[in-house]
Amino acid sequence: MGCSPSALLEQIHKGSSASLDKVDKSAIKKPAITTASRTSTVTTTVQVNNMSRASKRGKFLSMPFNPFRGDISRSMLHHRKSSLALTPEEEPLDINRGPNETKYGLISPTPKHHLKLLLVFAHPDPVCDSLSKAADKLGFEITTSNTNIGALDEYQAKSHDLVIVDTRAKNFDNDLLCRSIRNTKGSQHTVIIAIVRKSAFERDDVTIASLLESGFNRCLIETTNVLVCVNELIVLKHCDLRTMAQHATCQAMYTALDKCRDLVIVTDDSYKFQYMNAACERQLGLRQEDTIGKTLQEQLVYDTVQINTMGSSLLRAREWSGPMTLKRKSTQETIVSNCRAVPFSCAGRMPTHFILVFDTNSIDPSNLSQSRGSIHSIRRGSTDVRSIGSDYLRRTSLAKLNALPLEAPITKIVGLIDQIRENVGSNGQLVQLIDKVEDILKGSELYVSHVKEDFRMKTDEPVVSDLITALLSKAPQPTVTASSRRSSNDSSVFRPSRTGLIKVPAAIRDLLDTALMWEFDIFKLEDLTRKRPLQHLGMNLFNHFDVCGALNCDERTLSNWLTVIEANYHAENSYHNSTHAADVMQATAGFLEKERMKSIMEPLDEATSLIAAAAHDLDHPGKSSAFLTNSNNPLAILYNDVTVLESHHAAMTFKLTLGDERVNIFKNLDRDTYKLARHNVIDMILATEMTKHFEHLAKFVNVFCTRSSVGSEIGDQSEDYAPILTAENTTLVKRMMIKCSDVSNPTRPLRLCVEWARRIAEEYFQQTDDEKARGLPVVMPMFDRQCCSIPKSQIGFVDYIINDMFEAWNAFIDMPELLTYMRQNYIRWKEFDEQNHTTLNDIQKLQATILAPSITSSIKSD
Ligand SMILES: Nc1ncnc2c1ncn2[C@@H]1O[C@@H]2COP(=O)(O)O[C@H]2[C@H]1O
Repeated sequence: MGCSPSALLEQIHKGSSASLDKVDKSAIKKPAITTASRTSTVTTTVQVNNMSRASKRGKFLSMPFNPFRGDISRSMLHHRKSSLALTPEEEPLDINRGPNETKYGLISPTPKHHLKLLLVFAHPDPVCDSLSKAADKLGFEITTSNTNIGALDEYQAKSHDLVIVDTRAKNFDNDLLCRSIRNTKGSQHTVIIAIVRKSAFERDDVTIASLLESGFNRCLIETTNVLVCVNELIVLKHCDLRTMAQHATCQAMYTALDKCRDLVIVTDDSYKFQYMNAACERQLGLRQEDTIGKTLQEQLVYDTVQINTMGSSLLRAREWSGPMTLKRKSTQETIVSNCRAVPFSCAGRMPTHFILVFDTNSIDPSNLSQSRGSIHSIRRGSTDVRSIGSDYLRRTSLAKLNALPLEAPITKIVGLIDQIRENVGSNGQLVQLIDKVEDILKGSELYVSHVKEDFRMKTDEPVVSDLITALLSKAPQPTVTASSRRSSNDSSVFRPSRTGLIKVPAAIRDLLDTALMWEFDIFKLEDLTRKRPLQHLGMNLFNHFDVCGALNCDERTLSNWLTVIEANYHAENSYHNSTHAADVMQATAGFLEKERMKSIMEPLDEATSLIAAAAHDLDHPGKSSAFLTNSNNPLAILYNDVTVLESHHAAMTFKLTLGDERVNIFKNLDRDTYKLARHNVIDMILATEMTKHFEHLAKFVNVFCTRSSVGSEIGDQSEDYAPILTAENTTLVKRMMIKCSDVSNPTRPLRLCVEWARRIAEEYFQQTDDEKARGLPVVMPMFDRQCCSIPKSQIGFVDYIINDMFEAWNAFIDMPELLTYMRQNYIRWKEFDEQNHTTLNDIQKLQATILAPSITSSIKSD
């Protein structure tokens, strides 16, 4: 039974402050850094120390309290509490206090002065009565119980601070009750006392040990003396209960430290790490467990001059502040930050520990690119309230800005990532990965820029570099002259065919029977139709997919529409002509035939996909957008150099369609359906813009080709996409479909593939010739008809654009023949390159010999 409090109270009563003054002030314990919890010793010392401080201030003299006179009353006790600080947190604020005297409030589940006591006595007796009276005098809120079950119920309902159990009665299962309370969540903040007979301390009894073993904090000898009970309860309150509250406070403080954005490090007086908060681990890439016992110099601060300067103040027990250079261990990057170093003493007068606080607001902006994780910290502001002034104002306005309702999805994502980062704890590697993810997400070019950089780093083939840069970059260049481009006005006028719907010759009909095969010979159709393949193939496909039904329009209007659309392609373009449009339409139809697409697409989706494919390059001038921009072409002026060609193709489609009722295939649609159809067509045409290639591909892959999106391996055709087929995701599919159709030529049979490669190369050469002739910047200088290696350009095109795209598309739609042809063609291009069949002339010779239609078909039949 603790006896020191009685003695102390006696000393206080006598006012013998001299002897108390000798009590070491530094023995007041703050939340322990390295010292283990020594509850009884520490709390007793705290009490002694507090008393000593109070006595030094001469407050005891005015205190009318004498517990030994037996005249204490609740009002007296309260008076004493309000006028005398018994604990550091009760002391008035002293602005000159040192770090060891920091005022702090204890965190306790119970409001001050209303500690809850549960008395568990099987039978009311004088001991219970005395305890009850004493507790009442001290202002405890008392509950009593005379059964185990009842006591447990009471405890679980009220979470008492103190439970006193009478263990003298033999028929009472104290052990069970104590263990049950200890099994209740939060019971670590409860002190449980056993009342035992005096004899328990007199003989060599196992009772005491077994009680402590089952979870009691102390054993008190039975007494009927109210003053002794008061004495014991005061001791319990100021020792055990206060220690519980200190532990809770300590836990709360460490939580606060881990949540704050400033970096906090505690070292011993030889700079050995003792503690670092989560912000440190995050921003410095260190792990608490790796640093314990290592020095600041080894781990973080390599500048010994800085350490020595700081040390000269700290070792003289003085605070120090100044800039400090920290080095991130993982990356060896450096951060310069303002440091406030505070000496702290756990024992004795001299500092035993140093507390270092690095203000993340002060991190040198020149280091921001290196210490990306800190950008976030700066934006959100530090929780170090001592760094105030203009900084405070800045933080306040930042807080206001953060509160504005500007949240875009990306803002929400970054916010969620912040939360994840704060909750991953001390896993430095994970935090670094999260930082990296956040940095990438914060970039504006989410899908494009890194791919471009990646590509530039990988290729050293100039022709590939020219081609891919021209396709992906949004950089401007010149325009076609009015004379080099056919006036679209001429051809936009619809002149109805006098013969009505075209009669289809047998050869064309036969060929169109294969219209849905991937090997469909579009060039043969071009020949047979005298360069009007779109009209014939288009009508065939429209019929096959019942576009008349979907649009509620007659066949003649559809046919008229095809006529006008085809007439507005430029036959003189070697690549971007109506044969390319027909080819893209044919590929789209092939894709629409696949089960996966049938299960997704509505009739209006099918119709608009075919319409978009047919019109996607309408009125293409045979020059790139860069050329139009460089030459100040009216289209580039109209569309501000942004998505010039695709905007024109889409706008032109609607201009022609709506310009004449005889070609208006949308005329019978209601307003909403028309809006939807128009949106579909425009969205698909715009999706063919190559500068957005990686954006579309990445979005598609993110939704349809990751395990998490479909819950199984890529390519597993048993995947069920139904749950993710939202309207937005169906749009991604349609975009991907038209994109794949648009550049499907490397995945066609070799003869077709080579002819497309020749045609696009020819168109590129023509552009280069024009650029040179007109003194314009040359967009793709390597596409010079004299020296360009067509095989190399095709290998690069597949490597950087086609391969990944078709892998993803095949995984979704299940058309392995796409990959088979692509790979076979790739090998052949490599062979052509090795055999030096590189120039346009060489390729044409190959076409006339080994790739001639008759030869290839005989090779095929062999
Ligand atoms: N086989 C190919 N080789 C090189 N570039 C191609 C090939 N096929 C298509 N392209 C390019 O890819 C682009 C896709 O969009 P466009 O049809 O506007 O223009 C196309 C060409 O510039």
